[in-house]
Amino acid sequence: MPAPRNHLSLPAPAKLNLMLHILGRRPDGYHELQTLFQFLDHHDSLHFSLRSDSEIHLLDPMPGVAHDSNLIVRAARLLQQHCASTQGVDIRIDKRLPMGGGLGGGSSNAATTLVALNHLWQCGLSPEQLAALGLQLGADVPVFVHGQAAFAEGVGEKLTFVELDEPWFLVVRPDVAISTAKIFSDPCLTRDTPPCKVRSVLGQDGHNDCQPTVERHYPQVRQALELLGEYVPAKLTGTGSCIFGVFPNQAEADKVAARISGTLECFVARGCNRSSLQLELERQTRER
Ligand SMILES: C[C@@](CO)(OP(=O)(O)O)[C@H](O)COP(=O)(O)OP(=O)(O)OC[C@H]1O[C@@H](n2ccc(N)nc2=O)[C@H](O)[C@@H]1O
Ligand SMILES: Nc1ncnc2c1ncn2[C@@H]1O[C@H](COP(=O)(O)OP(=O)(O)O)[C@@H](O)[C@H]1O
Repeated sequence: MPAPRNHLSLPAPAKLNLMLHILGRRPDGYHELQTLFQFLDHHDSLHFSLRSDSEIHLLDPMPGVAHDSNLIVRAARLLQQHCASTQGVDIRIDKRLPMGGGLGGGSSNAATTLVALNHLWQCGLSPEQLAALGLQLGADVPVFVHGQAAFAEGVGEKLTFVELDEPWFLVVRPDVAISTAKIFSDPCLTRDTPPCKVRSVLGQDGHNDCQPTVERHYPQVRQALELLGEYVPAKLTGTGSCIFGVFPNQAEADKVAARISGTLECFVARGCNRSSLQLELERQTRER
């Protein structure tokens, strides 16, 4: 971890769910999952500056998200309260990840905020403590705090870290934002996939139990799957709306991107077992 200072800039990377199985529903309504998380080298950038008072300000508003319900602000308040810190912060964000795209941008923003402020405010929490705190904000926050590709179980918080191939992905963003809660509350969602062992998932092409429900509700996603599917097997990440295809190298991914970018928003990114947040923290530590 870098030494304390007044400003810190850190990335908040995207994730893909390479497979996502729904095993059942808990009494509290949350779903028991098995999913494989890998990060992308495509990210938002967050900039943190200590304030002289104890206020928390996000200076870049996000369309459709009220300041106080933004996961960045909620993460900062949660940590401030948990550590009884009297320090405040101004936060800026360069937002690149689409909202409601299944790339985990909100959870990643929250995780980067917890990690950054733990350092700036010198709270001294361990990654495990930050992940447990982050779970209160979203099921995906813990994997972003740890920043290591993982097989996740429970609601996404029981993590087995894994080493996967790091191929190139073409990620396509249909023109729609999808609410995670809406997909998980659909009565037709498959909720009875039998549990599997982590080793049976690695190296296999697992499926996403949310995909049929998402395709039924959102023709834009079905059409995008059909279009990308003309070139490469295409799959949904999380509860969507983004879909992805896997390529052995960047040139192959770029070629298909060039073909479909006139019709649909898309980007090419590398799969990463260590997140850009972890790599940047290590880089800053080495430099200081
Ligand atoms: C499905 C996944 C897969 O990675 O990703 P996204 O598509 O949202 O990125 C995640 O588990 C989403 O995690 P996250 O986006 O943090 O979800 P949360 O804010 O905790 O939950 C949003 C809502 O989804 C439902 N939910 C979420 C997770 C889960 N395991 N079971 C659920 O039933 C709940 O109704 C909850 O109110
Ligand atoms: N900092 C944030 N970035 C993105 N979304 C946020 C943020 N804070 C709150 N949200 C809310 O969370 C929802 C889910 O966002 P996001 O994490 O980007 O998508 P997904 O869960 O599909 O990966 C958004 O539609 C938005 O209403």
